[in-house]
Amino acid sequence: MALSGLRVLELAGLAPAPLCGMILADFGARVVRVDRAPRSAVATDVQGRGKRSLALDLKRPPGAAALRRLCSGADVLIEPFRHGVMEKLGLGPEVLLHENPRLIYARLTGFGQTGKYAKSAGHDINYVALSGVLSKLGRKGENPYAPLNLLADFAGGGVLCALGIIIALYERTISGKGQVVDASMVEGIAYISSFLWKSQNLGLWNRPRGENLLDSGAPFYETYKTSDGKFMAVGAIEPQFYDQLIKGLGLDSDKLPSQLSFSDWPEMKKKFASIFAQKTQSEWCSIFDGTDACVTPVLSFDDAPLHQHNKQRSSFIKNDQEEISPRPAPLLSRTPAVPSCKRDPFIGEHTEEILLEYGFTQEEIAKLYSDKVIESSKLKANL
Ligand SMILES: C[C@H](CCC[C@H](C)C(=O)SCCNC(=O)CCNC(=O)[C@H](O)C(C)(C)COP(=O)(O)OP(=O)(O)OC[C@H]1O[C@@H](n2cnc3c(N)ncnc32)[C@H](O)[C@@H]1OP(=O)(O)O)[C@H]1CC[C@H]2[C@@H]3[C@H](O)C[C@@H]4C[C@H](O)CC[C@]4(C)[C@H]3C[C@H](O)[C@]12C
Repeated sequence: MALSGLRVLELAGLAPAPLCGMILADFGARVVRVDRAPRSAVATDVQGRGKRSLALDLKRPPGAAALRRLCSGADVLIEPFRHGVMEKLGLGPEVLLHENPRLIYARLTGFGQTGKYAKSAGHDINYVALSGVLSKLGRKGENPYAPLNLLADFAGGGVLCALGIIIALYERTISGKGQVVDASMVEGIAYISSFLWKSQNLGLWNRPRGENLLDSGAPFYETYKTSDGKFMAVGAIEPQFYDQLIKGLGLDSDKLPSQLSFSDWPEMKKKFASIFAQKTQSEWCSIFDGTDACVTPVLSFDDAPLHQHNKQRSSFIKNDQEEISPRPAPLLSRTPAVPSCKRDPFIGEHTEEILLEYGFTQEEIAKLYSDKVIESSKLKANL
């Protein structure tokens, strides 16, 4: 796989950093998740695919020293803590990059390493809010609405941090040097929203929230309920696609207002809603499948993996625990990701194996274990 041989240490975090680590693992990197010791009761990383777990107490000096040694043999470190935590542990970039100048030190935070909020707690919704993007999200007359934790945690966080790591790794092939990746989720989601900023003067966003082309204002970019309580998604923006939508709905375009007649949009939405409510989702799919009307079924998590198109592309995979999840994307033609089909690792499941791999002796491991700096179920058996 494309990232085979890459050694990554991911310090256990909440959601963004685990996705970043999983992306690298899916494409072949050997990702070690450094979990806390003593182990927390509940493993909260549900994105552990392809990773191994080492339980290590970083607050104990031998634990921090062990991580420094691991970082000396690693390519990438991903840390998910607020600014200053790693420095407090004696594990800041100055220390680790001095000991391993090739290290890519990725710092995935909400607000970045500097600035007024750098040391403040926060979650996805706070970051989307501070980026300006949240002000654009939500229907007319309703409060701004954050789409789950997809935008900052994952799109602007985990994914962009992985991109930053890959960019730094590519640069390292030329310079031979590592560097710090300061991945702020506020800036990540803002960057991803560049289209919204750059299209301010196109007349796409200058109306109040919920009255614009792509924010539920337009009748031809909306979801509609079907007679069986499901929904259809309509995205017929271009005139030639809009014409096919109108045809599929059984309407006569000569008797309708112009597609871009903003003032008629509310009435057109009501008209479309009344028509979509007359047939089931399956009946609408029979009408629109294979056309360019840009109309698709809104699929549940149960239905999406079973849909013919998604099955034809194997877009969803099942692991040996029968858990279904999306296949890694994008699909590379010659070196595609080969995601692990094993269950996610238990906390500390691979502690001994990893330490041996990174050059620790059995005696050193036994000492760390007896000092309660590391944890591993296997070590109990071996000692
Ligand atoms: C599933 C829920 C989360 C959904 C996603 C949510 C919407 C998000 O947006 S996640 C993104 C959050 N933001 C960031 O990641 C930005 C950067 N990080 C931060 O800003 C902060 O880390 C923080 C704000 C997220 C958390 O702050 P906190 O003070 O907790 O931590 P830090 O300041 O970063 O310091 C870390 C400290 O930990 C020490 N540490 C770290 N590793 C080790 C180690 N190996 N050994 C020893 N010590 C270690 C480090 O030294 C620091 O110590 P100090 O503070 O002393 O310096 C989930 C959201 C809430 C979860 C639930 C909750 O946590 C309660 C239960 C906990 C239980 O264990 C599991 C079940 C829970 C119900 C849990 C379940 C889910 O995980 C959540 C619902």
